[in-house]
Amino acid sequence: MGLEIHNLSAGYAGQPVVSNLTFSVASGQIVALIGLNGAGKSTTLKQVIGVGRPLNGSLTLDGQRLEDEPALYKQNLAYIPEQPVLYDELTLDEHLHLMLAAHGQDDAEHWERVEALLSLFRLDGKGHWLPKHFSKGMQQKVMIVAAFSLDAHLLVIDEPFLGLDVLAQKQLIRLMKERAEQGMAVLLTTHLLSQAADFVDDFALLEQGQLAFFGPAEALAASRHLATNQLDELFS
Ligand SMILES: Nc1ncnc2c1ncn2[C@@H]1O[C@H](COP(=O)(O)OP(=O)(O)OP(=O)(O)O)[C@@H](O)[C@H]1O
Repeated sequence: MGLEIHNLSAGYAGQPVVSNLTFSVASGQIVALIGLNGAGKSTTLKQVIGVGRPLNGSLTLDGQRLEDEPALYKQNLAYIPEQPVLYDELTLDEHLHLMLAAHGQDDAEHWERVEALLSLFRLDGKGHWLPKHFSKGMQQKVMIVAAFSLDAHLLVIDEPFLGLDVLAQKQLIRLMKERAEQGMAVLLTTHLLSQAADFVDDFALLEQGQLAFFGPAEALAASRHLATNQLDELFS
């Protein structure tokens, strides 16, 4: 079980920018979607979270096809966008209550986890703050706390480390690994290949909208005649 992407083609105004993508992120697996700017990573993630219709192909999460059961499919996923999306007039606590309600998850049952996450990211005591009071990195942490508060089957993260301090990056990696061990499927995009090699199971490499490679760090490096510790040179 987990996420299955089958023969996916998607784009804008009817023109494909990704074509015939087929790969899976099994429950318990962490996969990094990589590629140069414009390769189609964000376009693929948008399809995975159910924004926009594919030109072709299908997406299935734990056996539920997005096109057949869009509400159920979306309820089982948590998403952390590249740019924080927060409502100006809602406090931090109100955002977290709203997120739980939107996913049909019991507020009281989850609040202990919310508080532990707030403390982990040093946001405790700030529940009454509005987004305008937060720095960019703190806004990103709010999105992380919201996503990890949910009992989701799939976690999708676009550029997880952008704007986060080193401590928060480490906490986030630890959380991703913990949740994967508990059976969550994790799909992220990143440009930080060496860092990702330390915690992802597989890389999915996009080149001009096509899947050029899928597999672990060692095989990815070897496919370009590099040692694993030279992964950052993949695109040079
Ligand atoms: N809203 C849009 N309308 C039209 N074309 C778009 C739109 N968004 C992206 N594109 C095009 O789709 C292609 C893939 O873009 P995408 O954002 O998926 O790439 P990416 O791999 O995520 O890049 P980056 O590393 O810069 O984030 C690019 O050619 C881009 O110009």
